[in-house]
Amino acid sequence: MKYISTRGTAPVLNFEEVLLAGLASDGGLYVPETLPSFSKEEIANWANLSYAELAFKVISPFVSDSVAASDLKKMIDETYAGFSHSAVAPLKELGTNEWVQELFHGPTLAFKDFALQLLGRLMDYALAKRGERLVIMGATSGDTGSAAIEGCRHSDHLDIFILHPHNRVSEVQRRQMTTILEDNVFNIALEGNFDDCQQMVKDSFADQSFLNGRKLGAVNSINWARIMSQIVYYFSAALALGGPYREVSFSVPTGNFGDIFAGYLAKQMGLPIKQLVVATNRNDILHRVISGNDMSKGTLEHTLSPSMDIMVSSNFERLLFDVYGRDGAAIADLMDRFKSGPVKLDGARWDSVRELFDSAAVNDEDTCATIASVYEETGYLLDPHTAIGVKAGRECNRDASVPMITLATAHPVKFPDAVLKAGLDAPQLPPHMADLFEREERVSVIDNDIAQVQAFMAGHMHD
Ligand SMILES: Cc1ncc(COP(=O)(O)O)c(C=O)c1O
Ligand SMILES: N[C@@H](CCOP(=O)(O)O)C(=O)O
Repeated sequence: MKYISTRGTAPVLNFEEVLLAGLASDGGLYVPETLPSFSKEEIANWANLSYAELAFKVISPFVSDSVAASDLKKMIDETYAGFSHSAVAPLKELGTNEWVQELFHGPTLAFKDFALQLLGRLMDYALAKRGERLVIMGATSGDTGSAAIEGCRHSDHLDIFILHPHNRVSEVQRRQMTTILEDNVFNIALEGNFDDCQQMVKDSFADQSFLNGRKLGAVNSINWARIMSQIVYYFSAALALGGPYREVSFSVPTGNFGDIFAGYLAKQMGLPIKQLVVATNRNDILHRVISGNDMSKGTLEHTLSPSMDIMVSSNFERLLFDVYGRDGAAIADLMDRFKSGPVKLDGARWDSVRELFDSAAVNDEDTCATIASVYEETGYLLDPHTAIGVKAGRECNRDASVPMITLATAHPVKFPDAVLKAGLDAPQLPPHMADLFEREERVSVIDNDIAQVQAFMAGHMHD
């Protein structure tokens, strides 16, 4: 499998190179040159596989030039054995043809574990083979950070620096990151917002001179391996509900567009998906693009669903690359213009986006109302991000006979503020996190200034 950049001028790489490269050298994101596709018969044959077996089937074609099949199988088995639910990604029924897929049974209680616990293993495997080290720089609005740290903390080949927006993640999220005290783990609370953190990461890929010859790697969804691993649970959910001989729809709480892009890829790979609903909070650029061709950043606001407080959604570029006929020059030009102001998609391209996705934006009040009403009707407690997905799924549903599956992207215990505002009791931390609030924290608060962040990193990296 070869990987090409969305901006057309970076070198073509194989899987191992893409895994370690993160962002492409031309500023674009890597995507497979061609996607594997599966017939309905092939997909149907996977109906009785365990989650790990299914993951092996879906992931193998993307990595087979770089990872031996037996090694891949071992890494996948170990990854999903670390999840606390035997089904790994179980479905829960909320009502007639209304489901949530629980993606929060990994060690850090959010969907990020699906990819990041595997990514850490894949990186370690590749770096051990090469005898190399990597400096990881990641941006988080709360969930990627802890999952990435968990995936990398035991590695002899990685130093990991995670930037989160100071005072803009929940206390549980912050403590999940800052109480990990291994000497290769560094938490930076940036005096800025998530977009600032993410831009700093991208700018650091563009000029890596501060690393003094070391190499930079990514754990955010700019790294192709993140997206690849997230495709699996779409197959898992559809198979559980009668797919591929029955269509299903997904509503996906969306920020950086990585999770829903994985759903789009599952569809391109042959999974019959009727609707893909982009569910955003008040930071609604994606809803505005899809519904009104308005790709303008606006002001990033702090909401009760902080993990989705994102305006510059990295993976939208991967979609635009397809929609613009894989014309790297056109994407480079579009992204360049977007950097300095609002853009509109060409009419026919926008039509394609609207055909592929439905969308809705949900404010804090409706988020809380959904948490409260779903709890009252079913006894099921949604986290605020999932509540946005459920509300948007209901709003956008075009065919009540098709199951609508909302991806439950985080456990509500991570967001007690929203649960309390919904008038409900905050849930208890699970046993492995019961003493989270007593654990020592280590974090460095740094100005929103790339020179200061890079100087901090240069002063703490290992050789
Ligand atoms: C809990 C939660 N839900 C939804 C999202 C949105 O996912 P994505 O960024 O892949 O669109 C995130 C993070 O981005 C998240 O942490
Ligand atoms: N919501 C994310 C933001 C980063 O997105 P990613 O999927 O690109 O890592 C988070 O929780 O950090």
